[in-house]
Amino acid sequence: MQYTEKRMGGTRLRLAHNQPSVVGSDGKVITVTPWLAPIVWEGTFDPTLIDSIYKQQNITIATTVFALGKYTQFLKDFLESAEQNYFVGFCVHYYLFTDQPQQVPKLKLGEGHQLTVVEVPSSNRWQEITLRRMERLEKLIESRLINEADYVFSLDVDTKFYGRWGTESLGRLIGVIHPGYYQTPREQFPYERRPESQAFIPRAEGDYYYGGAVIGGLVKDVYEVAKTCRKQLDIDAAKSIEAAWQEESHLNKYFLYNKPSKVLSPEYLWQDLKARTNEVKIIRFSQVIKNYAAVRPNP
Ligand SMILES: CC(=O)N[C@H]1[C@@H](OP(=O)(O)OP(=O)(O)OC[C@H]2O[C@@H](n3ccc(=O)[nH]c3=O)[C@H](O)[C@@H]2O)O[C@H](CO)[C@H](O)[C@@H]1O
Ligand SMILES: [Mn+2]
Repeated sequence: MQYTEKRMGGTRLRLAHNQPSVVGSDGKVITVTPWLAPIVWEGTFDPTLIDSIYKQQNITIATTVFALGKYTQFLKDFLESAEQNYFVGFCVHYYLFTDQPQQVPKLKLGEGHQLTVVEVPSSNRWQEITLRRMERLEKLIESRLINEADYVFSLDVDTKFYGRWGTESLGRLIGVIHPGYYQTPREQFPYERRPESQAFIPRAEGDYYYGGAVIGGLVKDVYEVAKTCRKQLDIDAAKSIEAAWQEESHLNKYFLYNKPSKVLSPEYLWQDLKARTNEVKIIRFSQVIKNYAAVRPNP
């Protein structure tokens, strides 16, 4: 089926494709995207084998985490649970952005793991904090990660690890399927729907709804994500438009045209308040329950 779409004065012919499923009608999980990227679920990989491949490569995985304002309270559980589950046995370098370095818990990290605190100014709008992560990630990659790491993940801090998150998650460009929308028709995805925004996605388009809590991949590929989203956020800001879900909306737009080379299933981004479903055999990383009014600087 074809449809035409008017854009920038010209007519662009696009082939419409069906929305890809995440769980089949038989209840079994789908393990490959229609563009042939793996979707990582428990049972699709052998952890021992996949670790042995990356062991030979002596890789470093940079991990950026932001904890500003009251979100420093999440650091202890985040870091402690990461040390139990996140790339155990591999070189991990956390870059922790905070406005309160004195609130960073002192932890003994596992072998090969290190943590650098980066002090940043406070902000009184949570939306500003989350969307500015793109710019800070872009700058960090330019100034340091280009020389210091092979892969990078950007992760939300209001989270906990409950299971292995390891080398199976590595690849050129990585996105995670948001746990709230993997069985939702795409026209109901909370994409940005105003054409004035750079994050705009029409109702008939979209593959998955990706969570903004996880972005990963090779340093140079994540650099392109961060730089592009930062530029798009700047264009919107100049027009006083803020996308529905800030940088998450821009990330979804980026992934629509630059498909991830590997997709992490909702095992890699669950929500503590969401009951486990049949298809999810293990919860690896999950958003903790938070009282929004109590932890955010503004409504
Ligand atoms: C599960 C998921 O995909 N979450 C996304 C979602 O809501 P969330 O409700 O998960 O957003 P959130 O409040 O956790 O903010 C995202 C992150 O910004 C940081 N932060 C935020 C507020 C603050 O006062 N201090 C602070 O440090 C912190 O690292 C936090 O984890 O939408 C946001 C965009 O608006 C982000 O894309 C989140 O990644
Ligand atoms: Mn969060």
